[in-house]
Amino acid sequence: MNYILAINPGSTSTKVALWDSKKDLLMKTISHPEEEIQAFENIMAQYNYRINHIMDWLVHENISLDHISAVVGRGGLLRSIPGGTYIVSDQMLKDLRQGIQGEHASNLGAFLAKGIADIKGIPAYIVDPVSVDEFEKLSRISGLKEISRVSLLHALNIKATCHRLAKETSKRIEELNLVVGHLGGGISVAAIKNGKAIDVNNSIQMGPFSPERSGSLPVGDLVELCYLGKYSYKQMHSIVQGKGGLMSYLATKDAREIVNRINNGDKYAKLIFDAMAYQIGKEIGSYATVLSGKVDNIILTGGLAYSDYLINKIIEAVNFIAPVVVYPGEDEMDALIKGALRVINGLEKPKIYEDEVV
Ligand SMILES: Nc1ncnc2c1ncn2[C@@H]1O[C@H](COP(=O)(O)OP(=O)(O)O)[C@@H](O)[C@H]1O
Ligand SMILES: CCCC(=O)OP(=O)(O)O
Repeated sequence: MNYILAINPGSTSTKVALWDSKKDLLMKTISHPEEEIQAFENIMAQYNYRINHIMDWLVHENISLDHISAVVGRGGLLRSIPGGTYIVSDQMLKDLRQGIQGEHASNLGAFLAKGIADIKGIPAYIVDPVSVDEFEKLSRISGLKEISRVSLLHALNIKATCHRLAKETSKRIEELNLVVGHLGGGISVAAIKNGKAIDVNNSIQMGPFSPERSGSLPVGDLVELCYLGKYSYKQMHSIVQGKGGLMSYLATKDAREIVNRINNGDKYAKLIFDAMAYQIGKEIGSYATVLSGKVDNIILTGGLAYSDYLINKIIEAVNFIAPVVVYPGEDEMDALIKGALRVINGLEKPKIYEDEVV
C-alpha cells in the first residue's frame, strides 16, 4: 500500500490524513488542550510534541512509514510566493524558523512533513501556503509609506472552494471572478480574478472581526491602547489575534453557543453576532468593487458557514451582488492531498521556493 500523509497544524489541533491509491481518506483531528499548548514558549518549540502525536496516530492506525510515499504539510507564513505545490527546502525551513512573516501554527507544517519524510528519504511538500501572493500593485499600498499591505489568507481552502465551484459549474477557474469569504476562527475575504487572489484583507490584522480576532480597528485608538503602559507587546498581539472579536465581547468563540444565547433572548449577544455578519457583508461589498462589480459568485466557507443564522444575515446583505454559494467547513486535508498528487502524477511541476519569491 502506498499512502500520502497530510499534516495540518492549527492553533489548537493537528489534523492528519492518509490517502491511499484506492482513494480512501483516513482523517483524524488530534486536539491539543490549551494548557499543553500554552506550556511552549513559541510555535517552533511544539515540534517534538506534535510529531510524537502524529507518530502515535500512525502506530494506532497500524501504518508503517515504509508504506508512506510522500508527506505534505500546510504551508506557513513564508515569504510571498505564488500558489502551487512546493518541495520543502532548507531555505523554506530557515525562513519559517526565523518567522519571516510572523508566528503561526502552520509554520510547523513544512517541518513536520520534512521530519517524517526524511526518516525514509521520501519527498516532502507544502501546498498553497498562507503567504500565497497574487496581489496586483494597487493592493499593496496601505496608506503609510513605511507599511505595505501583504497577502496572507486561507489560501488552501479558498483555492479548493474555487476549484470546486468551477467543477460544479463546468467552468475553468481562470474564467471566474469570485468573492470568497473563509469564515473560521480568523476571516479572509478575497477577490478572485480569473483564479488569482488579487486582494484580500489579511485575516490576522484587518477586515471584519472574527470569533477570535479584532480585525481592523480605529487606528488612533489602537495606538493609544498600545502606549497606555497597561499591556506588553506580546499581550497586545494576543489581545487582537486570539482574544479579540467574539471572544472579546462575549468570552466565547463558539458560534453555536452564541446562537443559543440569542435564541434565549440575549440582546447583547445578538448585537455582537449581527455586527460580525454586518462587517463580513461590508467586506464582501468592498471586494466586489475590486472586481468592478463583475462577480460571478460569492462563496461562503469555513466553520462559521455552518451557522444558518449568520449565513442568512450575510446573504441578505450581499445577494444583490451575485448568487451566494455556501460550502460549510473546510477541505484543507483534501486540498493538501490533491496538491501532492498533482505533482506525483506529473500534472504539475513542483515549485522551488527560492525561485518563486515575489
Ligand atoms: N456546526 C457549526 N455550527 C455553527 N458554527 C460552527 C459549527 N462548526 C464550527 N462553527 C464555528 O466556526 C468557528 C470556527 O471555524 P473553523 O473553520 O473550525 O475554525 P479554524 O479552523 O479557523 O479554527 C467557530 O466560531 C465555531 O463555533
Ligand atoms: C494567515 C492567514 C491564515 C489564517 O489566519 O489561518 P488560521 O485561521 O488557521 O489561523
